Amino acid sequence: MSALFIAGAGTEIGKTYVTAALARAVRAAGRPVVALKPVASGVPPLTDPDFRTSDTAVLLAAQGLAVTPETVAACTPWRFAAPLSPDLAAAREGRRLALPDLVAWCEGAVAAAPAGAAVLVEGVGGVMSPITPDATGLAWLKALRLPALLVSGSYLGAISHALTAVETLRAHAVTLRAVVVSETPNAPTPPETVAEAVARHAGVRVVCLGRGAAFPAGALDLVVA
Ligand SMILES: Nc1ncnc2c1ncn2[C@@H]1O[C@H](COP(=O)(O)OP(=O)(O)OP(=O)(O)O)[C@@H](O)[C@H]1O
Ligand SMILES: C[C@H](N)[C@H](N)CCCCCC(=O)O
Ligand SMILES: [Mg+2]
Repeated sequence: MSALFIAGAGTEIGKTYVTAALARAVRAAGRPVVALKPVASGVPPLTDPDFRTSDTAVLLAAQGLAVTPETVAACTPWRFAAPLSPDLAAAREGRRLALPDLVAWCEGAVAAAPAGAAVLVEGVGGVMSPITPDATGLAWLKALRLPALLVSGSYLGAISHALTAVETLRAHAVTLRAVVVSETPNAPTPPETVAEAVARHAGVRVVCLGRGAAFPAGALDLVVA
């Protein structure tokens, strides 16, 4: 079993898209996969038709799993309605998420994964987005001691956002397996241009996913030990 944390250079940048594409590629390679989105905000009720576009639903579909209360709870135990950082979204509901509880749940889920499985854990927002009132996604990632895959977009400004996130991860001794540039619509340059710049400045392997692209099978060994 190997586990990988999918972090973002920002929110709505392609983390779920990349995690789902990676999950499909792992399954296509004949390996079991578990894709988790432990904390999600902006989540409609399970009975709402819009739930089918939620991160949880997208990740369940990528695993070939139906959306049921049980599969949803096993993928995303902390779901909040407000499309805000989880600490704020939780407070809107009179709830409070504690980092130790989140870390313990993730460790349990990773340990319970089938033998030989690739476990993919999608974060929330960007690397430094608040998760609890006193912890960011970086603290969560460091507590899990997992390697990271960083997802970037290809919009104007994406290079700086990606390099800033890379520097932050490196400053905190987080193992960065690769950066994945997931194409942003209407970007001024092709995603390959952003990928080449990030690779050159950061000295890191970069994988490119065009719009609607599958995760390249040739890059699988890079991101899932
Ligand atoms: N390479 C791509 N091809 C097609 N659609 C994409 C691609 N990358 C991202 N998208 C789409 O862009 C939107 C935002 O992507 P996604 O939901 O993966 O972002 P995210 O980083 O997971 O967001 P959040 O921070 O809310 O979890 C989604 O509709 C997603 O399907
Ligand atoms: C609603 C959004 N899609 C995400 N689920 C939450 C993003 C929180 C970002 C917080 C921040 O870094 O400003
Ligand atoms: Mg997502």
